[in-house]
Amino acid sequence: MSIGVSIAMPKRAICGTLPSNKVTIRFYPILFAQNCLTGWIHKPAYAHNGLSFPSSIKSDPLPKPMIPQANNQSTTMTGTSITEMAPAKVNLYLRICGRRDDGYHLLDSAVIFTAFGDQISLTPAATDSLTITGSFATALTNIADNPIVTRPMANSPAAPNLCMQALTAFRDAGGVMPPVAITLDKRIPVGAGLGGGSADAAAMLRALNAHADKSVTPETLHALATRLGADVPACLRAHALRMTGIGDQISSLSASMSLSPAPDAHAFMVLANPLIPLATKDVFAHLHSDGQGSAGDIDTLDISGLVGLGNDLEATACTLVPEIASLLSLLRQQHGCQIAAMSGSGASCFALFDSQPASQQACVALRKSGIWAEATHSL
Ligand SMILES: C[C@](O)(CO)[C@H](O)COP(=O)(O)OP(=O)(O)OC[C@H]1O[C@@H](n2ccc(N)nc2=O)[C@H](O)[C@@H]1O
Ligand SMILES: Nc1ncnc2c1ncn2[C@@H]1O[C@H](COP(=O)(O)OP(=O)(O)OP(=O)(O)O)[C@@H](O)[C@H]1O
Repeated sequence: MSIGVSIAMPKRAICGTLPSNKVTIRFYPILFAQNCLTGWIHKPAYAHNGLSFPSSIKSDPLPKPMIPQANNQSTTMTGTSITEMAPAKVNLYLRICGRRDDGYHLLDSAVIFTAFGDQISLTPAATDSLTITGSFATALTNIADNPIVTRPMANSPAAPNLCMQALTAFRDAGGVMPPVAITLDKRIPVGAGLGGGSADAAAMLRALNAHADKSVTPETLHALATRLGADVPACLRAHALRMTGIGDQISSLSASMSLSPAPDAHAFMVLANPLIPLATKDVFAHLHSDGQGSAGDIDTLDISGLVGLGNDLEATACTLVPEIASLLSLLRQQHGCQIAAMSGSGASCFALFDSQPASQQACVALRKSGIWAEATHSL
């Protein structure tokens, strides 16, 4: 198989302005002859809007799109494209509970997802391709030459993007999807503890299973997600969850738990990152404590209480990237900040705010200090 790669990168902006790049990767030849362009177009159009994606007969109760949008669905369709949000993940707390024989660590963590995230869109095409746009496109393609990445990632960017891995895995598991042009709008910093890659893989799986010629069962989809990454099953659901096991055992957070300041309200927060990538693998490899173990019964805790349970990866991450400790202290100084902590394996941190204006002001202040920041809210 030959692989064609075409890359177009406008000159990068430096200092405070993130680079806006567009990278296209095409895969030749068509691997799935039965799914040729003609086959795609002559399938019945999608009922709602004439979309030329194939309509599939879905007998399984598939996971529903999770991300509310204007039409209250995660998947939106514009012309012939399907668009799916890939929300960023925030670990409110993260406890290490042990280690498996294969080296993976057992966790106990509560995660929420934010309105801020990446976006993928799928368009029928003659061949599979991946185009990456957005602030962090370069971080996924040319790490050595990237001004926003100052330390090399342990995980080589030569590995296929998780969007393509998800597409391949979906087809390998029996899902039938004709060739597709994928556009990934990469807004979540890479290697940042916000589950960006996992969110993209999960968004792909959701979109593929909702629109494929032949979908897979929810069980198969969950198994695929687990194989793509420890965080992918949680990202597949993209709502407030407690994760145990290596992250693959997930349950909804108790309905009695007050995750929002008021019914139907969102928790306002700021996500911040010093733009120093920190590979998850490296943090686990350098872990210098056994962790606090399970958080036990968390049903009576509100969102701040959950954050107060702590992140067992934080001390190690701060040793590897001391800028995390400075960032946490800066977040805590912001007006209206209730509590701040590190997400996942870092280096991203987050802070909860008592109002949306306070979160927006803090975001502006952090950006003025040259820190990547986003004011957002929980889904
Ligand atoms: C730490 C979390 O961010 C919490 O949400 C996630 O569990 C990480 O999930 P992820 O990025 O999908 O992680 P993976 O890509 O599966 O794992 C990267 C590496 O981190 C280590 N790893 C990851 C998850 C886990 N439960 N134990 C581990 O020891 C392993 O060395 C693994 O090779
Ligand atoms: N679509 C993608 N988005 C981000 N990273 C990707 C993607 N595809 C592959 N990767 C690779 O995955 C690695 C981890 O990226 P990611 O941004 O998911 O880390 P993370 O935010 O630390 O994840 P987590 O919070 O789950 O630990 C990087 O080395 C990156 O090169």
